[in-house]
Amino acid sequence: MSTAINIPRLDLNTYVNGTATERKQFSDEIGQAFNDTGFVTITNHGLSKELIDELYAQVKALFALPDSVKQSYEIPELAGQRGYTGKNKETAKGFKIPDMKEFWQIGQTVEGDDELKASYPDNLEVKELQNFNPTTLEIYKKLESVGKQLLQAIAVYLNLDEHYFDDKVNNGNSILRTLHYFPIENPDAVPADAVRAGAHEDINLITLLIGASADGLEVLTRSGSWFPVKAHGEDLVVNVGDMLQRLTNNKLKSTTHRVVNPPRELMKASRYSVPFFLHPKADMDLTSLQSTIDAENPKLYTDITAGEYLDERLREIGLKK
Ligand SMILES: O=C(O)CCC(=O)C(=O)O
Ligand SMILES: [Fe+2]
Repeated sequence: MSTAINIPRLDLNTYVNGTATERKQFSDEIGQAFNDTGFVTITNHGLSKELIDELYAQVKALFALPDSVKQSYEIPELAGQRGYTGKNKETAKGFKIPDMKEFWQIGQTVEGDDELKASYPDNLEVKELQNFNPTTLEIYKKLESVGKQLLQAIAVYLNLDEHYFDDKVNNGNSILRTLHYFPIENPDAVPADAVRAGAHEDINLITLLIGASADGLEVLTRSGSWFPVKAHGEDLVVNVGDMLQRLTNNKLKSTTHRVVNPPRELMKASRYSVPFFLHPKADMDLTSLQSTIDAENPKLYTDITAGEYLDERLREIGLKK
């Protein structure tokens, strides 16, 4: 039996252009949802349907390229953080069988800070597709800006200065991941526990997911059952990652989620999705906020920076050696 959970649908415009009362209400609602299930959906985020359609057209074209072309963009030293990662490479923490997916990642393009720019690997350009790079770059910038607005609302909920996160995420180590869950040609050959994306938590502060081309995303409820997340049309699905959970000593929840295999009759269909993992700069201190620690909520985590924590996690999922 699955227990229904409430994933509220919030209008970002009521925060960005709203009255003081509307802004406060948005903060309270996103904060409460993050405290409860760790998930919300967001409307009126400013990304047009045309841009999202173009993104998906480019993503489909990318993964339709021959394997040999895609593999030419797979650079082991980049640990999957830029360019292509081939099928069956990433394994969710604690799993033995890798996820049935391939993906392409785009990172930060820093302007005005040469030292920081030098600390990030360059993005790879898909030479075969003229519009892939400009489209994904535009999506990256727009989601980064939506993410900053959401973190402002969350900062207010946490009784921090509204701009607490601004300089920490400005030019941060965020990643746009375009994903292809490839068709399963022979369902009988799939190992019993192989899935599109094994149960996991995201590493970063918050994740903004642009729809998906098909169902499959599920969240783990507190009662231990799986609940499907449905996004309407162009809604963004936004969830808390482990860095924000750590910073808030579990006040905000990084909820376990997964992508299940489709029913047998749909196995031959691809699924595409595009999450944006909002990361701070590596030097952000993730030490839990003093305001989230008290007698009832003792300190759960050791002190660590975002950069150290990311390295630890990339090793665990097999992307970094
Ligand atoms: O494909 C999806 O809907 C979710 C992907 C996801 O959870 C991830 O890549 O971390
Ligand atoms: Fe995820």
